[in-house]
Amino acid sequence: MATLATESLDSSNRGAKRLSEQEINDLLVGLAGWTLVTVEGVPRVEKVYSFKDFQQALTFTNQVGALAEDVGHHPALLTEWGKVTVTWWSHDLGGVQRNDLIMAARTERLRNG
Ligand SMILES: C[C@H](O)[C@H](O)[C@H]1CNC2=NC(N)=NC(=O)C2=N1
Repeated sequence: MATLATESLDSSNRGAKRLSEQEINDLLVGLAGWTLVTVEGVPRVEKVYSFKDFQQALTFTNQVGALAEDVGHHPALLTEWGKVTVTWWSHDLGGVQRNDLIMAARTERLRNG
C-alpha cells in the first residue's frame, strides 16, 4: 500500500484513535504477510521476514530501527538467524493506531523498494 507508507504520522499521540480489529484488518489487506496479533490483550500488527543468514537479518533490523528513530515510534524487533519478526503497536495507547500501519507500510518498503 504505497500511499499508506507516504502518509505523515499523526503526532498527537494522546488524541490518537485506537483502531478496531475490523479497521486494522481492512488496512492489512494491502500489506502482504502482515497479521493482527493480540498479546496480553493488546492488538498489534506483525510480520516475519526471512533472510539467508543472521547478518542479513541484522542489517534489516537496523534499517527498521532507523525508520523508528526517524519518527520516534518504535516496533518490537526479534532478530534470529534468517528471520526478523517486526511488531508495531502504540504502547502509550495500548493498541494499534494508523501510525502503526504507516510504519508497517514503511517497513515493507525497505524490502520492496
Ligand atoms: C518517550 C517516548 O517518546 C515515548 O515512549 C514513545 C517512544 N516510542 C514509542 N513507540 C511506540 N510504538 N509506542 C509508543 O507509545 C512510543 N512512545
